[in-house]
Amino acid sequence: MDINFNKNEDHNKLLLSELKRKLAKVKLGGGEKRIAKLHNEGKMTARERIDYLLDKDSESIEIAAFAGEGMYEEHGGCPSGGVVVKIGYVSGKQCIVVANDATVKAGAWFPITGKKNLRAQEIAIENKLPIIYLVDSAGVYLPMQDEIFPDKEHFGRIFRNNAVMSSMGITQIAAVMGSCVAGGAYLPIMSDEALIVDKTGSIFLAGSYLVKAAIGENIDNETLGGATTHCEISGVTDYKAKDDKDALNKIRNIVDKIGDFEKAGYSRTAPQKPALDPNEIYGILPKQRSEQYDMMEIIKRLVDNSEFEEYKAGYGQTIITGYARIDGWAVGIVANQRKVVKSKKGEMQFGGVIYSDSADKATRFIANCNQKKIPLVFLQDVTGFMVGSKSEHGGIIKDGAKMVNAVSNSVVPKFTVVVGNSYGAGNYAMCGKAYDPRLIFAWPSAELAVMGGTQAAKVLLQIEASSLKARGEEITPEKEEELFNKIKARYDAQVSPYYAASRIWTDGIIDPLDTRKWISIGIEAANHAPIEKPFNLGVIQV
Ligand SMILES: CC(C)=CC(=O)SCCNC(=O)CCNC(=O)[C@H](O)C(C)(C)COP(=O)(O)OP(=O)(O)OC[C@H]1O[C@@H](n2cnc3c(N)ncnc32)[C@H](O)[C@@H]1OP(=O)(O)O
Repeated sequence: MDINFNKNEDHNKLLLSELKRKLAKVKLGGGEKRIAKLHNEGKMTARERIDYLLDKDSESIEIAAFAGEGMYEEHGGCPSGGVVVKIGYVSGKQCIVVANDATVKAGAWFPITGKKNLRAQEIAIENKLPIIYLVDSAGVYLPMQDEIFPDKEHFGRIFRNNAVMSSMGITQIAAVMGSCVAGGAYLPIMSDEALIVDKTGSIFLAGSYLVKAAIGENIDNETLGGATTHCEISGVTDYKAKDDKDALNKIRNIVDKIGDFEKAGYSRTAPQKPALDPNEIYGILPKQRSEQYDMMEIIKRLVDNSEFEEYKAGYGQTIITGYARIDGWAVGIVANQRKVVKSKKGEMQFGGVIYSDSADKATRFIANCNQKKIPLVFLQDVTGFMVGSKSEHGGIIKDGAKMVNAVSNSVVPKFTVVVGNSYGAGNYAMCGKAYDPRLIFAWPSAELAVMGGTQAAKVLLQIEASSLKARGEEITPEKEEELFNKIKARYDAQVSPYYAASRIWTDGIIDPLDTRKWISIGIEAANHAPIEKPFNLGVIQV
């Protein structure tokens, strides 16, 4: 056992309790008072609705629980981005559920709410998963309308996606369980089936005040756009529900009747637990991100029966590649090795750094997985590509480009776990968010940034010093220290996994022990969508 095992374990468990504390806080949404207000109106909260809808005792994962965290404090905050998203099972069918949180500014859409809704639709589209919207929203968050209204990835894209998803044959069901105002009114009606809850649900393009102001008509909101109006007069909605539970039961009944479609056909056998104890991950993962460790010890605690068939074990060793099963699903694992390795040519290579040989190996392995229809799992703990003349002259750029090419053009589903560092172009080559992982999630130990705080501060200081020198000035040691500390502090704050999760660069921060569950749920979702195009790498950078 590593002499630092206990120290590491204490540290990682502290990070875990911080995660649990933060999660408990965001789960309160707009707070106890607003929750009590909803209950007084006879409504359930967004989380209560989802819990009631999902099959009892079934597995689920929450997407982007930390969306918006710390981003809108001057507006009173936007916990979970004002919308709760979960992948789970409804009447035995895997679905994605999107529920507006009316305790957060009446469910109005902040910019991050738009990004999160689009991510939910993207997950439904990529995996051909049925999507269920539980609508309770005041529409656009008006003080920030310029950041959520008109652009390609703003509110309007949701309805465009509703239409596109419908033509793709993806089931969409919406229940209006509170307000559904203005442009937002299109979402339920562009779904296949729309339910509305009597007395609490309402849909209109303009509420009674605006109607009075615009055309002088006197009308109350219920007559204008309540459940009876839309189920019996306008024909806008398809089912009238007595209350929230009735609406959710009706959705369960509708989902229950959905037939089975063609599957992708990823290999699955009976799941087996890892033979080595996954709890030991806490003690293996070092406290400091700069410390070395053997990633193989992590892999063995994540895969079924701890069995891993390593591909090219002796070559390009700063990346580990190989086949395994996770919860029965066959996977190809691409992981950054974090210990110093010695190549067969006698060269010492730093852990967590991608060299030409490791990039080449990963490229070929990724191609193999595509050839064999095996989902890919990336375990990131990467500081970037090797720098310096030896590496540059050896063509690291073209070797890295090949790896980026293979990751980008993969047709099998990809899943990314940010275990530790996720820096620079290493983030890209190891399937960061820009490379379409079906799910990307981080452990509490993760750090994501273009480079570390110390490195960034040193680079920027050199730039500053040389620009001053060009003007005939010199940077004083005091000024240098001040500048260094300022830059480092800013970067250090931004490398936090919470900073990344709040911006949905990842789908969440999870307990390492939940990794197998996330990957298994992710592959099961991906299995709904047959692969539609051949694997084609295009021009290879030889
Ligand atoms: C998509 C397109 C093309 C267009 C649009 O969406 S335009 C937006 C149009 N929306 C509206 O006009 C709705 C305005 N809001 C309401 O009418 C009501 O808030 C309600 C009927 C939706 C809900 O009423 P409720 O009594 O349950 O809640 P409130 O106390 O009124 O609101 C709670 C809280 O949220 C703030 N709020 C509500 N709506 C918005 C909004 N659209 N933008 C910004 N802020 C909104 C409201 O001020 C209050 O804030 P405080 O808690 O800070 O007082």
